[in-house]
Amino acid sequence: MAIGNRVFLKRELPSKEIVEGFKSIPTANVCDCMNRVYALNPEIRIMSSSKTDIMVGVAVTVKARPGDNLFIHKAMELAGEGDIIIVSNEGDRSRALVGEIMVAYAQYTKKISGLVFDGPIRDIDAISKMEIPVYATGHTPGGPFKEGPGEINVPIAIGGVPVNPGDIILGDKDGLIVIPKNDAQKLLEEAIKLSASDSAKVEAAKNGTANKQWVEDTLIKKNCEIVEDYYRV
Ligand SMILES: O=C([O-])CC(=O)C(=O)O
Ligand SMILES: [Mg+2]
Repeated sequence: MAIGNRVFLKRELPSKEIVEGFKSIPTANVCDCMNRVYALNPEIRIMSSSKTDIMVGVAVTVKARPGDNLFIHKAMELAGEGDIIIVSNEGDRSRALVGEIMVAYAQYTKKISGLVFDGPIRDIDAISKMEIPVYATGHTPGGPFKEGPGEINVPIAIGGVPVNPGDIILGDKDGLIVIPKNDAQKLLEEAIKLSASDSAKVEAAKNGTANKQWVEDTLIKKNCEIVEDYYRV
């Protein structure tokens, strides 16, 4: 087997209804339903002028050779509407993985739903004005090599989180989370409930009816000492 140099053409996909269901739920709410884990490191942040408040799609994973975009080009051939290309770059920050030409191709020709890179991009002046959601760690004029090897649609790690092909990727202005596809249905039901309860808390925070008793209760439970005095040096 050509481990490290192979392309899997098939992915197990979650149902369209489940994927679409996440479209109106903030990443923070969904993340809370996963015990507050599965959020990518905030170093990976939005670079374009995405018009969609919430980006949602299904992962086409790329394990790139650091600083090399041959397999990203190939992933763009395989991906289309509803897909998000998500790329592990083994932490390399020296070379841009894509630029204006590739991002324009992804947006206009392939209608890909989003691009996520564990590394920098370039041609930021143009990409910062484009509508396709593009998440990356920064930008540099340094260009990518096009040699491989690499892998497509294998498990990857990005921003401290594992991603399998077909997992749901959710992004908004806060950042990105990964929703494991086999947990997606149950999670969607929980996230809808949590989102409604969060909205009620925001309302209470605004109209003066917030109940903060839990703070006192937790401090007592944690044996916190409350001192009726100044801090003296
Ligand atoms: O040269 C490259 O591979 C990336 C690039 O700048 C572009 O897509 O515009
Ligand atoms: Mg360019």
